[in-house]
Amino acid sequence: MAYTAKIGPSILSSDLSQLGRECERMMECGADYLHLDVMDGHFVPNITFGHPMVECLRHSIGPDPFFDMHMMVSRPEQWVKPMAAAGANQYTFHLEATTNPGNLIKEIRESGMKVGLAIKPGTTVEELAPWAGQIDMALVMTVEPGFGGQKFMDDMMPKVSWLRSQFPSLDIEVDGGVGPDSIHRCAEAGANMIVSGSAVVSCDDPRSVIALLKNVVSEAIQKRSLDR
Ligand SMILES: O=C(CO)[C@H](O)[C@H](O)COP(=O)(O)O
Ligand SMILES: [Fe+2]
Repeated sequence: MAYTAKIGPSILSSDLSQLGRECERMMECGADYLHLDVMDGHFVPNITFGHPMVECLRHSIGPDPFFDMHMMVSRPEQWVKPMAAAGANQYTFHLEATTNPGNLIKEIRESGMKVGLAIKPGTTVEELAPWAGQIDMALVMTVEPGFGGQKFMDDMMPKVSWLRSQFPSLDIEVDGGVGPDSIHRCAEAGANMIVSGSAVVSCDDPRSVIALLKNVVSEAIQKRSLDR
């Protein structure tokens, strides 16, 4: 069992005028990585930022924080090289946004980034499965992508459980409405990379919430390894 618990705050709900400072604050509070939501107003009905912002963030906060780019964009192929050049570490694209996932996976790897593959709530996990052996991380969306602060979709948990049963060492990420109220469900199902936006960024004590999320997931991983 190679995977470990990792918490990645989504900075979507933070004060975007202070993005660099907000990223640093999350890392100081114990975040393992940063989940950066890129939205193009086409794949999803919202717009955030692109590679120029990522490049500025990388310069401002230094080489260490791991940037997981959640690419909620149509034609994800077009941003692979610019994102790699900007300092992204992982390129997580949506299965629904491309007709040639195999080629895109290859391009991401050749650009030196890790590969994440995301599915929206309406996409089955069986559609992701053929690619699971070629990716570093599977992202199971637990809200319809586009906005932070939505309600966690508990009915996505069977997808996570199935993926964990089929791919015991794959990194599995959940994203959308995840916080202290929903983390137990995610951990039991087998998720190990936890994106949390509003529950972490907008609370009074992000350090405690990050620690709580991490403890719950670490304990579930330990229990799973003892049960095997
Ligand atoms: O991808 C996303 C939305 O499409 C965000 O990462 C996600 O919504 C995180 O925010 P919150 O925890 O507030 O739901
Ligand atoms: Fe996201």
